[in-house]
Amino acid sequence: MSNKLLEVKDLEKVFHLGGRFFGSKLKAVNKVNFDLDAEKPEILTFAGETGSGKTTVARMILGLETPTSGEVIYKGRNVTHIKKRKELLEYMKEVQPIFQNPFETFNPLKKVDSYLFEMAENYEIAKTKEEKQKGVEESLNSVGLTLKEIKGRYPNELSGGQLQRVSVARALVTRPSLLIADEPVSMVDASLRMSIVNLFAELKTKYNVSVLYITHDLATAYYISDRIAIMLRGDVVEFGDIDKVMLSPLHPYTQILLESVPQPDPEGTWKEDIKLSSLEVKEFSRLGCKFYERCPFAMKICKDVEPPYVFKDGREVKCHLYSEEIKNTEKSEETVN
Ligand SMILES: Nc1ncnc2c1ncn2[C@@H]1O[C@H](COP(=O)(O)OP(=O)(O)OP(=O)(O)O)[C@@H](O)[C@H]1O
Repeated sequence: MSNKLLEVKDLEKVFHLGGRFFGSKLKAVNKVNFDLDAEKPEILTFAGETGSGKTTVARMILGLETPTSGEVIYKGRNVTHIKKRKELLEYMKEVQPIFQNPFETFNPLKKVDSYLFEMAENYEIAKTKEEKQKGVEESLNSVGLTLKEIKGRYPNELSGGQLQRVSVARALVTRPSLLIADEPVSMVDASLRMSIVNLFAELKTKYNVSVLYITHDLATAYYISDRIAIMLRGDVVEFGDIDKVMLSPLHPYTQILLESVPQPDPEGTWKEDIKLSSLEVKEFSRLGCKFYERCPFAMKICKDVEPPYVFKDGREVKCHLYSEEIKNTEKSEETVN
């Protein structure tokens, strides 16, 4: 039996833009690797500017997007290409998503409590009506709500913060071991964000639930995470302990990201005729470091040679600045930008 909850191995996603034959390719996720411990729940954040590939990583783990290559292993079982409904249901019972916009998650004409009961029903969580009611009540209690408070109410009768709590409660009905929360607080009033992210920290300690937290909001990430992965144009460029990465970032991109906290773009979801800026196209297609164009420390080698991962000061960093091989040659040369 594996002592890993989740293992993500060399996960890649290539999208074809503008038609398979005449269009171009975009590698939205490039060889992403990480794992989560089964014994020690944790909050792992994926952060990075818009279009860095965070959501695509999450969608591949959730089985909503087919990986081009690589593997997703859950509790020792390969779940990369589950086809059978029963197996998918078993997996989804354990790995639940929490989406960005609670107002879009809930149909305005449907009572919110019905979503929780449907979860209990669909995943065959309980046999009797009483058992279902108990399961729903417990899930709501773990997010600080009661069934009495929400019973018979429509989404517009609840605040954004309450609704997001209900969507977390809904995910908890199946008693998952892993929550995948994609920008869960970006549509929630700023004053309530902390209470929602605190909830994740509480779920981790009280109920042993691990969380993949996808966000632009580095402040909340710092507050609740154990580790962080910084993404840039499909690459994880820095990965490790949250304090190490955020208090002493090594990658020039992380350093700049921390100085200019990017804002989530609710309109920035993918649309059919996707248009990338010329900088994005250049960065995505660069063989060397994806940050070459913008990096104040860029060297000649960064242009065409993919940086290796270097383990330094308690984190992994994908940057030539730290690679031993070029220490005495390129680094002594002037930067190019
Ligand atoms: N279905 C798709 N078809 C084509 N390109 C896509 C598709 N989904 C995402 N992309 C592209 O892949 C890249 C990564 O997108 P992704 O949504 O994973 O980034 P992100 O870091 O989550 O961004 P955001 O923070 O804006 O959600 C972007 O350039 C995006 O436009």
